Amino acid sequence: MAQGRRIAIYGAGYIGLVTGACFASLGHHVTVVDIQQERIDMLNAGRVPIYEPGLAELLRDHGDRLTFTVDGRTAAARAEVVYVCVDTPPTVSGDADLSRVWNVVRVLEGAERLQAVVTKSTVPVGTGARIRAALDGMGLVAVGYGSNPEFTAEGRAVGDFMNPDRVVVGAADDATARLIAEIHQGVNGPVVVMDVESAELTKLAANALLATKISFANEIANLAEAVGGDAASVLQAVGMDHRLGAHFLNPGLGYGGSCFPKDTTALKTLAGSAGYHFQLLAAVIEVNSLQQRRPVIRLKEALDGLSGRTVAVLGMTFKPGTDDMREAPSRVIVGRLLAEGATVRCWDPLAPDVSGAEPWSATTRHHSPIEALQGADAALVATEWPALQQVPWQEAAAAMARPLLFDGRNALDPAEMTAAGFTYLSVGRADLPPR
Ligand SMILES: NC(=O)c1ccc[n+]([C@@H]2O[C@H](COP(=O)([O-])OP(=O)(O)OC[C@H]3O[C@@H](n4cnc5c(N)ncnc54)[C@H](O)[C@@H]3O)[C@@H](O)[C@H]2O)c1
Ligand SMILES: O=c1ccn([C@@H]2O[C@H](COP(=O)(O)OP(=O)(O)O[C@H]3O[C@H](CO)[C@@H](O)[C@H](O)[C@H]3O)[C@@H](O)[C@H]2O)c(=O)[nH]1
Repeated sequence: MAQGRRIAIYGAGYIGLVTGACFASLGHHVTVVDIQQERIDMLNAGRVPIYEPGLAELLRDHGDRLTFTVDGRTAAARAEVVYVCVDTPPTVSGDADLSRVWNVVRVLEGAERLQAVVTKSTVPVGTGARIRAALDGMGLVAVGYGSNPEFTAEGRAVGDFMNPDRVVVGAADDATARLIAEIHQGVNGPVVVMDVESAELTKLAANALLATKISFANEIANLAEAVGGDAASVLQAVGMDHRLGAHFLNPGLGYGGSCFPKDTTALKTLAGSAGYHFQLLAAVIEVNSLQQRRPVIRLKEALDGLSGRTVAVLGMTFKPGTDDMREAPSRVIVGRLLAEGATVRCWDPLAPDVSGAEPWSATTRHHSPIEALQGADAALVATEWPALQQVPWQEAAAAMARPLLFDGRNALDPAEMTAAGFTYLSVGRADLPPR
């Protein structure tokens, strides 16, 4: 086990909490800071504000090495290492909003025990250099600076953190690189050391390439719908080439979540601001945006118009295994369905209450898939929740006004659905909807 360091983590969200809990499990003494008093009160009461498998258990088991506070200044004064894990959402110009990062940097002034400031938030290339200059300006010249971007995926973040494909460490000096590597002792994965700018770019490049694979798979699927072929079989066979890899080739409704949409736009914007037109990434983003509209076009064709029709949307979160609704494709789809005049009935097992927000306020939410399907003219699978495998589909088909299902995630067995009485449409097959 690593020598226990005093680490202050800023941001008690998906990344800060997982990082804090995992560092505590490695033997470090961790203070997690957030500006939301309610969030800190919850954590101090032993409750976890987000859904992430395994997180609650880690927080409970290592509670003696974990503290939660809104007092960022005191946490900084006591810390040897500061980890910046705040959100970096997009601004209107598509850049990353770094205001929360700067709010953290400001509270570090006078932090005498500090040895290193490490950014885990996803930031544009050049941010580290600016933070370095700010630290120097505050007299923290001897404090090292590092970039340690995060690659965990939601819903499996604890496992990803403890067993990463790589830990990327960007640092200008050896001592800081060694310190960050030392903090990770016990993590089961290789440490890759590089300069700060390279680490910042690695994070954005990795997400951009993953998004590119998804958009490519979606384009092949769209082409298969037009010319014939089953994209799922095609992409499975393509992915069996070890040089390409089987992952992230599932066509569907496009990528969503708090990272891919934001980070692809941030990288494209970063390039544009440097005078470089990142054409490939621009196309990846556009394909994704169009992909979220396709199911509505296909349902409109299949139902001869959507006005006055009822559509059951099964799944709301951006992927299964998370309660995160950020940039969920379902949101665009539901917005489009409503704009076409459809009535929308929703189901999701984990999505938070969003009934006050657009477009959900104009929909109804139901406790089970079968309840959402009652009287519907069509069903649309927007998130491939495992619970959908357990739905009594024959009964569901009978409960609908018309047993038409568009499987936007290719999650269900076409033969089973057809046997249950459905007209089954999926992504990437030239199965023309009946009129
Ligand atoms: N969510 C992911 O799976 C993931 C994966 C890799 C990287 N990232 C990156 O990590 C960063 C954090 O993402 P997230 O999903 O955890 O965000 P989040 O919104 O879940 O959490 C961020 C937290 O930071 C808090 N915060 C804001 N300003 C603060 C301040 N000045 N001091 C202390 N706390 C403050 C917020 O109140 C919030 O609780 C982002 O840059 C994101 O791009 C996220
Ligand atoms: O073949 C695929 C794989 C994924 N998706 C979609 O892509 C989105 C993102 O999925 P996933 O990558 O599993 O979730 P995230 O939790 O957003 O994780 C991504 O974003 C994080 C934040 O930067 C990174 O740390 C992770 O490495 C990266 O996988 C979701 O809408 C998925 O439905 C597809 O459509 N097809």
